[in-house]
Amino acid sequence: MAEQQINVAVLGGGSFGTALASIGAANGARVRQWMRDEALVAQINREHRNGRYLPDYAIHPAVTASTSLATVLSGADLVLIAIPSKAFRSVVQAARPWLSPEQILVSTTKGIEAESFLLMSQVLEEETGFARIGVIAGPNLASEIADQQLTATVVASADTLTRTRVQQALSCRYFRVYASNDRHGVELGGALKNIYAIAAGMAAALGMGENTRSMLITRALAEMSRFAVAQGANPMTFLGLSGVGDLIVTCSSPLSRNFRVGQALGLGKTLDEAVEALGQVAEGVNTVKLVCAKAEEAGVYMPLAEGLYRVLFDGVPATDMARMLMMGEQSSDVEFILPREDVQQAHRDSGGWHG
Ligand SMILES: NC(=O)c1ccc[n+]([C@@H]2O[C@H](COP(=O)([O-])OP(=O)(O)OC[C@H]3O[C@@H](n4cnc5c(N)ncnc54)[C@H](O)[C@@H]3O)[C@@H](O)[C@H]2O)c1
Ligand SMILES: O=P(O)(O)OC[C@H](O)CO
Repeated sequence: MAEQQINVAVLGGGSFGTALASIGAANGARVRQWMRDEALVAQINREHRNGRYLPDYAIHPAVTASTSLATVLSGADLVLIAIPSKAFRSVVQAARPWLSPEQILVSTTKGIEAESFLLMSQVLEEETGFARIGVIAGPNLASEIADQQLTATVVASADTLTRTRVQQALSCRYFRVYASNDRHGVELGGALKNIYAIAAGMAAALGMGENTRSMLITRALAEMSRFAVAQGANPMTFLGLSGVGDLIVTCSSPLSRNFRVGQALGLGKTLDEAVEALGQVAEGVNTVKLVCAKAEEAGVYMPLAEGLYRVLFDGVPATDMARMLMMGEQSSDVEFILPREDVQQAHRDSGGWHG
């Protein structure tokens, strides 16, 4: 059977949206990218360059940009939505007249909606009612993808065609797309890891070592999985690229915006100063607020997220918080094997011991 040219629409002119648009075009798709900024549209169409978000990246010349949702979405088979969570619903609502159930809609956004605690694919579902909905998540620093560093991501959807089409549209020699049918788990992993990336950036700026970073990443994984189970997700998904994979990269690299916000805080900036200096969205700042409120409501133990919340919003010094966390309750390493409650019970049963 002859292959048909696929039409891809990318909503969002940020660095990840731009890198994915370019990969799609290099793979032979007709790609149109929507953004609000007319000057950026003109630059992409004229110079094949996104001077605001990826200034040194040569965008594939077959990508055309536009400020018109009608132009970008008409005839699109696959729609990738790369818009910060705060604006995601409003952009989907604006796009809705040009969306149809045959299209595949995929969110790349790693955030949670404040008012509803919905993930972005759930917002897509609510706004459209369509079946072909998916997410992309994984250890995917956009600037490294732009450098053609070997990278892997995950497309997650309950719909087989959605997974297959995204793999066909985006896989290339430096970008490998794995499939998952646990959309909720994959998306939750992408949103939650931003919290711990801020904490890791802060720890790095405070001169904490590699042992500390490993402890933070591993305990973050335990905490994310605990929260995910309470939310009905499959904790096994957190062992994959969108869980441990994304957690490692975002907690290790100053290329991550969330890590950079943490670094700035560790260097003594206020939260407002850190966010302003970044000049882009670090989703973790809002996510930590939302997740702490949800964890309290659901009775989920999340000491790292709560500790970060107190540093960000209650003015607790990061070093004091680190000390408090180190002296927290005795706990279990892998609580799916030895439950946390069993460790606590054993301590109660044994009484105090001052050796
Ligand atoms: N940048 C990365 O390395 C990376 C990698 C993987 C996933 N992601 C995720 O993908 C999503 C998109 O990331 P990105 O880096 O491409 O872009 P971004 O998150 O930096 O968002 C920038 C884009 O969103 C647009 N935007 C912001 N507010 C808007 C509004 N109210 N209405 C319309 N457009 C608005 C901006 O104009 C710009 O085009 C993010 O949620 C991020 O978590 C990012
Ligand atoms: O720059 P960040 O912190 O939004 O992270 C980018 C990606 O999520 C990394 O996978």
